[in-house]
Amino acid sequence: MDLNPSFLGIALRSLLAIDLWLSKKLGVCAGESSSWGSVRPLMKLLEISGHGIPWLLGTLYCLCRSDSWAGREVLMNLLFALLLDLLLVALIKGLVRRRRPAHNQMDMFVTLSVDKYSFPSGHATRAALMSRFILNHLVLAIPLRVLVVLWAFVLGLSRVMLGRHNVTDVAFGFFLGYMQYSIVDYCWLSPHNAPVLFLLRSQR
Ligand SMILES: CC(C)=CCC/C(C)=C/CC/C(C)=C/COP(=O)(O)O
Repeated sequence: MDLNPSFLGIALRSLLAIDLWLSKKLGVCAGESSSWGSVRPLMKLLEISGHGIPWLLGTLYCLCRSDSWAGREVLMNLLFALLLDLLLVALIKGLVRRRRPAHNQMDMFVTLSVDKYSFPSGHATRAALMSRFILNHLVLAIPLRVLVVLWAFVLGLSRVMLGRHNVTDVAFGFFLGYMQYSIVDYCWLSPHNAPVLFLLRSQR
């Protein structure tokens, strides 16, 4: 299909303008004095729930404690998923170099140098990736499954409310995280295709 480039340009610029306007409007917890400033501590708690460090440390801890082959296999793949996510997000952030919204306060718990950039949201990719991973590998009752999806959605929304991101950073983050799970699933590590990883772990 032959798209008119000027039409595409106008469409993209309009989308960007809507994105900036909507993100500013939704950034109601961007500061203590913002309209929903009192909810900011709760949003920051949510931020920690999707941060890379607790997820990495938690996975490593469980991996060290796990004494079943099946558990170890899932945890090894969870670790792979988290590292793949960090790598892809850092790569895209470094390439795109989109600045965070002007109303953002840079007071986040432990960041990497590329985290001064906002596209895509690392919390949104992790939320989509982890929730898809959990839903596919943990046997959970329906209310818990709903809670996992809700956590991912609210975490994404909180990125815009805190003023950390524009809506498109989060939307693309959700998409990327969803696709990352497909990569992890496709490359699933097992004692058959990655015996070294599993042998190393069993030498205790
Ligand atoms: C192994 C290794 C390099 C660990 C680093 C973990 C770390 C500091 C991750 C950064 C997580 C973070 C603050 C991401 C930014 O999320 P956005 O949603 O603001 O893009």
